[in-house]
Amino acid sequence: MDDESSTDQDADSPDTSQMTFGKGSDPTDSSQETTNDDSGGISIRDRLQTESSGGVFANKDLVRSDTIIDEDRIVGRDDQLGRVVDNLKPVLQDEGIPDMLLSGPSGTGKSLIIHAVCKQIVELCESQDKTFGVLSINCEGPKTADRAVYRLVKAAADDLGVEPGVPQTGVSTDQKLERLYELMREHYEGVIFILDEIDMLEGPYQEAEYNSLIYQLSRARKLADFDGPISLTAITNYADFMKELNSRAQSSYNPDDIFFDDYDANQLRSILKMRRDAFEPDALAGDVIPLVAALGSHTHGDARKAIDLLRWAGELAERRGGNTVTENDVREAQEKYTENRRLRHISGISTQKKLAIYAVAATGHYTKERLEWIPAGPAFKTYQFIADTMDMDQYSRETFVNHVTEQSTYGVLEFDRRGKGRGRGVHMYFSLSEDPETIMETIREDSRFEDLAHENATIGAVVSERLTRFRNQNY
Ligand SMILES: Nc1ncnc2c1ncn2[C@@H]1O[C@H](COP(=O)(O)OP(=O)(O)OP(=O)(O)O)[C@@H](O)[C@H]1O
Repeated sequence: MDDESSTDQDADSPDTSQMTFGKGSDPTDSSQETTNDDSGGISIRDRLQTESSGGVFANKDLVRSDTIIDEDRIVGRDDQLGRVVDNLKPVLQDEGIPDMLLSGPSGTGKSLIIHAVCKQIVELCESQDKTFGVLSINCEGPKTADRAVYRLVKAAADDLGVEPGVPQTGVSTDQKLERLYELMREHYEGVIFILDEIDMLEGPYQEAEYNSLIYQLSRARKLADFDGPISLTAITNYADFMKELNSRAQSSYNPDDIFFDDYDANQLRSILKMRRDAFEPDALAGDVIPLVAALGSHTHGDARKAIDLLRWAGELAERRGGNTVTENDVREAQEKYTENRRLRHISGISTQKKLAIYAVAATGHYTKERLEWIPAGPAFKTYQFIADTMDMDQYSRETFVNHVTEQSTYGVLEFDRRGKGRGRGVHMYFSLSEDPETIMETIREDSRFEDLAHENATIGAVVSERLTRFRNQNY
């Protein structure tokens, strides 16, 4: 794996070292213990040693969502696993392999499955004296196609233990691609490019950078002069990602589209049970795993969040000096975890997505009666108005809706299609999980949005007018 990509901070990652909770609100924030002198004179070293003896965890890594788990701990993804296996199996006979698109909400096993299968392919190829290259990057970091190509070069170089052979800046993207192809020709019999979070590669221009990256890499079969099998596999949270591609990218990339849906409570329970040995034998009260699974399936269906919640509950139990993780620990962890995470997540999303969420929140906020379900039509008009005011690019209504609905996977909102009343059509609505004003304030902490604080009156007027029109069914 690309070392740069592995250090990219996943916007959704609950990596506690990066969390920005208010002081005292993060149940895992041990930094306060080292600075507050309320410890009765116990040294940091003593504290560290006290924590490591006893406690509820036996192998905490198993409940860290960034731990790469063994294959035998994977449950509940038989269909997707089967399809990925079938697609990549021809590598072992030196036959061609298809491009793939793994799509679906966060934490549903997309990265886990592709990497688990690739690991086996690499090992089987090795046993046939062949080298299969898994060149994987996370697209959240690079921002441009050029940087993404460089990271692929670096991923290959690191894998092979050679120098990248091109500088990161000062040479063209074509030169970097040529170096990538050269490494492939010289060292690999087959290659899979894995572009995780492909939709994050938006770049600074109106046309998103993932278009050119996909276009360039999908032509590698023709241009690289490489005889072996190649697959371009992209991973995204968007179910409709293909629709976002421009025609050039679409015509060169025809992936097998494999969808990963949310986990239900039973699946989450099985996933968590397979990690039970993260805890000391009697450290989990009987109702803890079912409760974490139920809460998880109710709010998101995301295995990463469920695993994190279980770990957080364990950390809370240790904090209070208990030997058992209880239902209360889970509930307390859930409260603290969701309370902060949504806003933390919003502050980390791209400018366009912030703009879209701001428009929804403003539409909810500037109404006289508090709207539980905010109609997408007026919210989109508000979005257009704010984009105009800020002199920002405006995207289509479809993209706006995608940007907003995507946030449901992070618990920021729910969306639904519902009737406006008898014979008045079905419309898309959003329901925010946080107070709209708090969301707006969070977004205005980004300096690009701070001036919106002076636009309350105008935005309020636009919202009222659009909502009145919506009620009168003018759109
Ligand atoms: N079927 C499963 N069995 C066991 N663990 C799972 C399963 N699915 C997901 N997990 C765990 O949940 C976490 C998130 O999974 P993964 O990274 O594959 O999700 P993803 O769909 O790629 O999410 P994102 O879109 O946010 O990147 C990982 O720790 C992974 O080990």
